[in-house]
Amino acid sequence: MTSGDLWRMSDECGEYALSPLPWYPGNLAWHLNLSRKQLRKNPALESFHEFLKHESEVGNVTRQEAVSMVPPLFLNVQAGHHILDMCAAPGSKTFQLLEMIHQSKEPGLLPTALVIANDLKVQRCDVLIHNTKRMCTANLIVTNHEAQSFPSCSLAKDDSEAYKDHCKPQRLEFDRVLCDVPCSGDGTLRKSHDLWRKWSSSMGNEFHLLQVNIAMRGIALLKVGGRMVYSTCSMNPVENEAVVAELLRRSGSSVELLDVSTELRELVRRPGLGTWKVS
Ligand SMILES: C[S@@+](CC[C@H](N)C(=O)[O-])C[C@H]1O[C@@H](n2cnc3c(N)ncnc32)[C@H](O)[C@@H]1O
Repeated sequence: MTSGDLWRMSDECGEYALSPLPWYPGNLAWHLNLSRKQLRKNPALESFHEFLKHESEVGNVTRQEAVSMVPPLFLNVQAGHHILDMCAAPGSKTFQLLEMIHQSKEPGLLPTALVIANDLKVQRCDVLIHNTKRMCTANLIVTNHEAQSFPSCSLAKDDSEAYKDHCKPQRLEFDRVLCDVPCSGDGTLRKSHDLWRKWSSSMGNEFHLLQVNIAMRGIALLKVGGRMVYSTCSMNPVENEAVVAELLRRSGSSVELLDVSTELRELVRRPGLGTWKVS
């Protein structure tokens, strides 16, 4: 697609049909100000639509909600990291993590990092595998466990080290944990119309304990000095601030809340709530 095509598209659809997300590093994420219907039905957009479909199939482009791209960015993934994505399906954030570990390698070398992507539901693990195989990576393991009781894993050392150490496997501790938990999803009401019928004010309460248990397991699997990001697609403080407060209460001085105000400065944000009502 040429820049001329893009300008023609912008003329058709308003000035900002396509614009970079200012907070995403390296101009790697773009906002497309067009509905699915506009993309499919407008003949002027046909070649752009074909381009998007093709690039998505081969793994060069992922179509994803902007807000869902935020949590992996705050993990600050580095080359060689061991990363656990506890509730990973359908895999949009896993894909982003894989992109990060493949970007951070030296040209010509395969990354040494590892992503373990887990989900409770086996059918959703299938979708995750389908969605991530576009990456053609050797650095992903998909597991199917309850995240709140995710097992401890061991890592075989390379041959020479294993020989010296009498083949003792090493306990795998994670540098990074993404804890994108199941939730009421009330932050997606705009697009999830079936939720309008199902939603009740107590839904958040029903998820709270599971969310705490999953995140506590994530903390237990984390290396000293590691980083965990907790996220939901809900606006309910019982599923967000109240979970984080409980994690801090239970973990005492072994866990601290990180101030990330200097990271992704362009991202518009506001402080978390300090008080909330439980219905
Ligand atoms: C918010 S979605 C995750 C979205 C995913 N991180 C992404 O970006 O594509 C929550 C996921 O948690 C899974 N799940 C629900 N209960 C779980 C549990 N106890 N342990 C692990 N996964 C669970 C669901 O199957 C669902 O796929």
